[in-house]
Amino acid sequence: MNDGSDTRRFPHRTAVRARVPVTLHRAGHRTADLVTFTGLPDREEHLAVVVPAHRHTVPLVRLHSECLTGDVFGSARCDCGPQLEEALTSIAREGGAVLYLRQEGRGIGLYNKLDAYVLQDRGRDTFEANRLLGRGEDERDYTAAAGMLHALGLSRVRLLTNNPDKARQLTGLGIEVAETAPTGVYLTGENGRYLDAKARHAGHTLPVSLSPSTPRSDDMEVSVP
Ligand SMILES: Nc1nc2c(ncn2[C@@H]2O[C@H](COP(=O)(O)OP(=O)(O)OP(=O)(O)O)[C@@H](O)[C@H]2O)c(=O)[nH]1
Ligand SMILES: [Zn+2]
Repeated sequence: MNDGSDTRRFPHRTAVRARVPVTLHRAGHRTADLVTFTGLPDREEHLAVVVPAHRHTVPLVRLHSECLTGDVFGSARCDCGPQLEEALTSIAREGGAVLYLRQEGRGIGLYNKLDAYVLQDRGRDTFEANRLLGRGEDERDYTAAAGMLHALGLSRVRLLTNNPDKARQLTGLGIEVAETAPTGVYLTGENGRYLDAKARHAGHTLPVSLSPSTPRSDDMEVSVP
């Protein structure tokens, strides 16, 4: 039973280890701090990209789960790359933080995610494919993210996401989610079924009509709220 104090609700002793200023070419050449941590509960090297918010505004925060294929190589199979770009641009403009969480493949890792892609190419959806591999549909836990936010002094946030589970978990970990702001919807010729499965199966708020029969095109269709 928690008594409302942050230490009782959130026992991990996560603290800031170092802050390193960088200029972000992908966010209008704005300056941000890369922040590392000690005492993370899962011992992964999670990173925060932080831009100070104005004193009277609630900082914008994105919990971005690592996606090497989308974030680095620009794979069109998912929407992660453009979501990361949008988040960096928004926090550079408004202040806040992108937590870059080492949760590749919704927590199952890169090689398993690529195995899941093979199953998806044989007709399974993204969640079924995880189950067939003997893994959870979504193994992500946001305890480390909550620790990072507490350590950064960001205990009240506007959360940039379409995934209701992120707000739910953070709230349970003592972070006040004052508002949930949807990301844009980045539909490519290849990610229609992936986005559709997220909306149908995991309740993501994706305000576009998506279905496996969505006509495929080579151009990305972008709908930004
Ligand atoms: N297992 C698995 N993971 C995937 C697949 N495609 C992308 N991912 C991973 O999914 C994570 C991103 O999760 P998403 O479900 O796209 O989005 P989200 O983070 O839950 O929600 P948003 O905050 O709205 O972006 C990243 O870690 C990706 O590596 C896939 O087909 N299978
Ligand atoms: Zn991705």
